[in-house]
Amino acid sequence: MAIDTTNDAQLTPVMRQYFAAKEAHPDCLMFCRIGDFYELFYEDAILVSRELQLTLTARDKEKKQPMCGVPYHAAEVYLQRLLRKGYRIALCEQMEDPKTVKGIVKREVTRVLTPGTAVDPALGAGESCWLASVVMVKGVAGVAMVDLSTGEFRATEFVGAGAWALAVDELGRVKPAELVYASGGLLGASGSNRSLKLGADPTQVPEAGPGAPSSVDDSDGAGLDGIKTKSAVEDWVMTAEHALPLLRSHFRVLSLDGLGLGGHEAAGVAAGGLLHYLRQQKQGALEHVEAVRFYERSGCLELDAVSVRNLELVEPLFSGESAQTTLLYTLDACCTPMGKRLLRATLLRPAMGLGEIEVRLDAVGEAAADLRRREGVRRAMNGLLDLERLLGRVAMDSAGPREVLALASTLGCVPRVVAAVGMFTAAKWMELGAGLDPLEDLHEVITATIVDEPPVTFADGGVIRAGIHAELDELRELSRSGRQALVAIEERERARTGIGSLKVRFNSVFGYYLEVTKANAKAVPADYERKQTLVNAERFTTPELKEYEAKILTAQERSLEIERRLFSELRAQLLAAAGRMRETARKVAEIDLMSCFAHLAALRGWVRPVVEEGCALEFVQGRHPVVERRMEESGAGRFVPNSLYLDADAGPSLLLMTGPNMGGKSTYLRMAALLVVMAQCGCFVPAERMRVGLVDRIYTRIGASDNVARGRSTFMVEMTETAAILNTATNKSLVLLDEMGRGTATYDGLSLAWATVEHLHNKIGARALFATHYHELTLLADRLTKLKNVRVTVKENAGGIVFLHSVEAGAASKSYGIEVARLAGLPNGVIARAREVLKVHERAESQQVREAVAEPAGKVQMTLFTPLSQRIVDRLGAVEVDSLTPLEALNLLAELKREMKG
Ligand SMILES: Nc1ncnc2c1ncn2[C@@H]1O[C@H](COP(=O)(O)OP(=O)(O)OP(=O)(O)O)[C@@H](O)[C@H]1O
Repeated sequence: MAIDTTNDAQLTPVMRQYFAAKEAHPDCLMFCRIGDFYELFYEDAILVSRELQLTLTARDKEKKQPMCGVPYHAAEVYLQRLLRKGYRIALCEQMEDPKTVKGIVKREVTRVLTPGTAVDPALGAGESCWLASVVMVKGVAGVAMVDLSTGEFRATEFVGAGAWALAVDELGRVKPAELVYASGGLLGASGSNRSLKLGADPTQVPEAGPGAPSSVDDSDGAGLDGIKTKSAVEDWVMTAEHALPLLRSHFRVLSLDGLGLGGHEAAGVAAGGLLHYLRQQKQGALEHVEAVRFYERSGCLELDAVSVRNLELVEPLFSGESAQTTLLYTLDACCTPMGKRLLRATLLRPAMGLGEIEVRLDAVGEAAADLRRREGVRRAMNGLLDLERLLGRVAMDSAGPREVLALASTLGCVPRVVAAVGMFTAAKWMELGAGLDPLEDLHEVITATIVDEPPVTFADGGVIRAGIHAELDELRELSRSGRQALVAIEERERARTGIGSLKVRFNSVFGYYLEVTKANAKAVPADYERKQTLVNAERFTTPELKEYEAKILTAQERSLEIERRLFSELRAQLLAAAGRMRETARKVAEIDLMSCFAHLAALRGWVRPVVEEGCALEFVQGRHPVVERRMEESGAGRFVPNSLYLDADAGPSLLLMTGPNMGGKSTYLRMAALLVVMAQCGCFVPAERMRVGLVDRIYTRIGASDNVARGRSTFMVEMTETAAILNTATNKSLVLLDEMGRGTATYDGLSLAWATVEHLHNKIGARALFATHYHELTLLADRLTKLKNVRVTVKENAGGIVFLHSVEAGAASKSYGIEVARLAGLPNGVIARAREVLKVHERAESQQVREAVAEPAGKVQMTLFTPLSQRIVDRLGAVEVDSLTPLEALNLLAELKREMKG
């Protein structure tokens, strides 16, 4: 596609405009408005035609200029599809009316749409659309994120050696639609070997073409891989000198302290950098982004991205699977979009403060016990639309009259919520109810300004109520009387001319005219002035008609102008109260969440957990909330409740779990974590009884993850995750390790699992659940006092094994792996042979392991799993010792020795 863009003579004027726009926005797909279409050219055209299945055409005669287009009116759908795929888009609009301009119209890029800034209308009610940024300032990693659909803006930072990894992890949890970073990599990262390893220009992806989701090499964690769109800004943007003053001026504060960001320079730079990016993208005045909140991950039960994934808190483990496997789905009985979003946020950041959890549990308890009042609150919230998002649309000036009225109807519900909450007495309800601004004034001002059933757009007016603005009323009256006069003219002229079909009509090009059919044209009086001749009709005007036309049109134009002005005044008034509305939205979200928890507790018979200081974790007859519900819904039988007792101080602190595949080990492990998450969110739990000493962090190392697809081996991922656990877990943590070590050679895996259990038990003392198929590990119970063996039970019968799914004390006697393989349909011959091989191995190993356990820890590694020559083992295994003569025994020994040497 060699085209000399520097040779102007080759280019048409439109193409010159196109290239100028493209040069200014090289990383965007350029949607160029030409008449009723948005057209794309060259690489953009090829790429978009492929992505959207559009027909590719050529603009010039030589067919060298690929082009494709989408109709202007239907563009929204196409734009959203490209944004969802991670592309950036620039809209190059016609700045003049082609009708009024001779020659070429002016064109300019008026908006840039990116996945993180263009709010997707299909965004689920409970979801957020985050635009995030990350920066490294003097060894501190800053992360900021903003959701333009609601105006929520937060920032945080991480310090120390693992700062960058933590920042990446945080991004992995938040899953932003777009990430902004400094193009030169991480500022101030020198001295640390962590770097973003960015290509020279990540927008230059030759294969995919311009605007394509750029790739940022992320070898540091899974967090950045999932972010499709990464947008570079120049290095100077992400500096304290530039970003902090920007932040201060946007929020009109003198110092960062005023924003709660005092002493958090990296978070401030990340936030300021985001603001810069938004301005660069022409995202308007951002009036609804009115505060930035600093948050700390350490203030809550920490869940890293791996655990959030493994536990399926908010998303299914494998994309594409039904969301019904998530805790979020199971707990979502919220009535409002704000409540749904808060539920998601709460699950990702359960509380760590005892006081906070207690007041929530009190509130949930009171509402759970009182059906009438609980339903009162929930019913009052019915009809509450997404206050935050409506407000966001008002701020971004994309709210039409109907949206503003919807905002009013939502505000109209608030007083009912206030009253309903006022019926409760628990401290949390009192606090929420007392502080809830009913916003009646705002409701009033909207309903007093806008008519009951406004049109969708302003095109024809009729949005503002009568009686608000004297001049508007007058003008409306004028245009109404004008129109009546026209009707009168029509009647009079019919009578005068005797043409019964004569009509007064209007169109936007010719204004008002008298229309007469061709057949009647002869009867037209002399004072008619011809305007236009059609095939079947003639159109005329008269001085009188012109006069009324001018009157009506000016009145209409003027009244539209006034309506627009009044509407924008209303908008300004609403925005001035944005803070109050946001605060109300925040409280409504909390009320919704508390009553959702109460509703679930009552409906499902969940109980209040005892949350305390200390290091115990105990539940009696616990059930996995998600699996139980799914089993109920699918009629797949009843979930078998199980109990658990752990105490990091007094022991047992570590449960070593054995039992057959499919026995329910993973389910038990996950259940423990989910119940802790729920309890610390302030939710009741599916158990007969539960007691938990505050958990500071949950670690999970469960199963294989799909990281393999990202180029890291399963074993490497497993070890990286295990390393993170062993390096950072505390005695307040809960650690879940499922089938650790299985990704490598048996002996390596077993040794690593062995040493890990010892370290967890001796050095960390965290509450831990360790599910394993290495039966050898169960022998550790003899040496490690706080380790307890538990097993999932099976029943053996003639036909094979039956899973009972109940957990009891003790080690599993055998692994049943072969039994499960048989159930899976492995050929009988393979099963029989596997049994033979197994027997030989079991005999050889059991004795060795027994000896090894007796050894002090240091020596264990030396002797325990040194593999013996399989042939020697087999020979020994086959020997009938009783029938051997002493001489034969000596000969055998000598022979074996020779073999070993050889
Ligand atoms: N307590 C229970 N009551 C009823 N069904 C259960 C229970 N626990 C687990 N199950 C069911 O048993 C099946 C296997 O459970 P799970 O994956 O936890 O087994 P596992 O022991 O971890 O297996 P593997 O070792 O192969 O990973 C699942 O389909 C699960 O729904």
